[in-house]
Amino acid sequence: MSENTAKGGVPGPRAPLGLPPERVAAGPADGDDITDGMETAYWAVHDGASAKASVREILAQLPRIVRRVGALAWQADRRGTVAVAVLQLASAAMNAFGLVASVAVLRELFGTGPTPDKVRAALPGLMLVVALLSLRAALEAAVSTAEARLTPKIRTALEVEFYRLAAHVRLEAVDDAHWHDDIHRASDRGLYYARQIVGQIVALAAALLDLVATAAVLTVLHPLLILMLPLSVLPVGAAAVRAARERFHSYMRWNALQRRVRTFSWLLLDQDSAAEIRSNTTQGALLAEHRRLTEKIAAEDTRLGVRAARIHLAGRAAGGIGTGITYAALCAMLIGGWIPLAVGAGAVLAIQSSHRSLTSFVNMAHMVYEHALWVGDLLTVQARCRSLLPRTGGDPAPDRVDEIRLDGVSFTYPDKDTPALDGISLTLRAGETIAFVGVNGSGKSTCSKLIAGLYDPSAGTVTWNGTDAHDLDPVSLQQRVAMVLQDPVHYPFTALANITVSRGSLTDSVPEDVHAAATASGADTVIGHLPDTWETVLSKRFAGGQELSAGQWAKIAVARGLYKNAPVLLLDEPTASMDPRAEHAVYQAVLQEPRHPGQITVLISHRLASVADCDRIHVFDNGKIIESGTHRELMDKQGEYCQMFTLQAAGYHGAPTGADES
Ligand SMILES: Nc1ncnc2c1ncn2[C@@H]1O[C@H](COP(=O)(O)OP(=O)(O)OP(=O)(O)O)[C@@H](O)[C@H]1O
Repeated sequence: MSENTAKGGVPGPRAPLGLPPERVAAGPADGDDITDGMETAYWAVHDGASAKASVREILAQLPRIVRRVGALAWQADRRGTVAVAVLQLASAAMNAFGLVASVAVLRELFGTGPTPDKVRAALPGLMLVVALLSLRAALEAAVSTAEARLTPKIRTALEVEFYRLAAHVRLEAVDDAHWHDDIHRASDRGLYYARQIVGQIVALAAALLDLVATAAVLTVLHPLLILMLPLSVLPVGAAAVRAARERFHSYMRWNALQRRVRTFSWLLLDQDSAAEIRSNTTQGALLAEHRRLTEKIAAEDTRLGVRAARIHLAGRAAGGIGTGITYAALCAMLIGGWIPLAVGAGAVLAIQSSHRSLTSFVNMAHMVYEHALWVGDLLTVQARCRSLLPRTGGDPAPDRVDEIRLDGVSFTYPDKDTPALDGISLTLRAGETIAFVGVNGSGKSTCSKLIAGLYDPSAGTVTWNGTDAHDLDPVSLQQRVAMVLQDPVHYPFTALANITVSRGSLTDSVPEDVHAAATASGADTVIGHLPDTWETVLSKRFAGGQELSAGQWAKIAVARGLYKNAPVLLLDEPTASMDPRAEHAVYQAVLQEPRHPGQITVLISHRLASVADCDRIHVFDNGKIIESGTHRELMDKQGEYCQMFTLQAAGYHGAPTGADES
């Protein structure tokens, strides 16, 4: 073995480590760097995209975005989608009719004759304007109602599908850091913006339709008036684009810093860090850094506020000039007698309405463009997850498992160069208890995960009753395996649900079976001491919830594994955190009284005394099995197992061993 490589493939120290520096910055240097030196994180890749894209790019993408979101809406609720579209069109039409009716009223009012007669003549038109405006308000409310029904359906459909896919991808995918980036970005951002994007597209469509309606009204009033529309709206549009971009740029800078603050806030608030930050009195250091960052955010807020005020002033000035030119042109047309006064007044109304629509259109187009990137990202991640799902089909795994055989099985994790398992061959037979022992990182857990069908071997075969596991339906195979891990999931559910979840239910149980599993694992005494026994919620994050110790959680996890009542039981160091008596009881229960007839039990443990009674013991080292046999055979062999066993036994007797001399 080389000097730099410790046993079990774990690299040893390379060179003596030098002293650390006396002082380092808590975070990247103070100063102008509002991002605090953070790189663009995976969840921020599209932030500010609309500020970087040209107006033409944004406009070119909008039809595609609308089609894509429309398709999502159509899938989620056809009637709702039609309702939103029709109501929105009707609302825009009301706006146009309202404008036309207003011009008719103005015509009456600006006509010749005594004022009372003109007002009387204008009254029906006025009532029509009021009716149209009321109808528009009612239609807008109807759009909001239809949208409120449609939007949650889209989000729910996307969310349900997203979590279904993410929870089912093959285990190798979950080991991949890029997949984690993708999945967190999609859930942080994609799902969040999916909720908003329908409303934003509706607002965008409303603004566009209003703009078109206004343009149509202006054309009807006098074809020349349409030429004046760009004159008046383009400066307003330019100012709106500028302001929107500035806001996005600032948001990007602010967002990077905000992420860093959140990390510190979480450390200060979270239950997991609570005990340590108090006992090590780290609060002061964390609070100082938190304060430094929040002060930076405050400074950025002020900078943004001042800048926004300036941009709005510049926008208003630009818009004012455009409006001034428009009104001057309007006056010229009135003086030249090209249009009557009433039409001029109507044109003013229409131009003001188009200003509002355009500003809203620009703001919405920016948002829709950027948010659509996130929703598109979510859809891409979903497609990627679909390609990572386990294969489907194949024969169902057998109900009675007589034999599982591994033949020359090798496995390399996707991000690794060296195999975690290297040509493993072993046989597990019904009714047997097999132990895997060996140094850390030698491949025991990986081997159990291959047996459980969680990974496919890179080479060699795993067969169940003679059938290649690759030809069996993966879901049915996993149903035949119960696995208990050293760090079990602490489900924040009731104690009962923590056990019944292994049969796929949080609510329904077979009481006798649950009781038997809890008794065998020792979880019965844990649950018996809880305030609401079976119904106590096992999480302090919920009112009335209780927290368990690591050993108590281990007993619950073993009960969960036993309750599954599967023909194959894999116990991967489940008793490491249990007290010796509890551990002994669990092994007695598992080894002497298996729940399932003919159950195959695999036990992974570093406490060799616990596995001495197993039918066969396989000793792993560096991805290979270096020794196999019963405890007696292995002790007689005087090999690796014998050395490890003697070393542990000596620890208990306090006797010198000589084992470390070898
Ligand atoms: N998810 C993973 N991705 C990449 N490499 C992994 C992964 N899990 C384990 N490994 C590597 O595979 C090798 C075998 O690990 P494994 O967990 O199977 O060992 P083990 O014998 O169960 O160790 P321990 O006794 O510490 O639980 C180790 O080098 C480990 O670093």
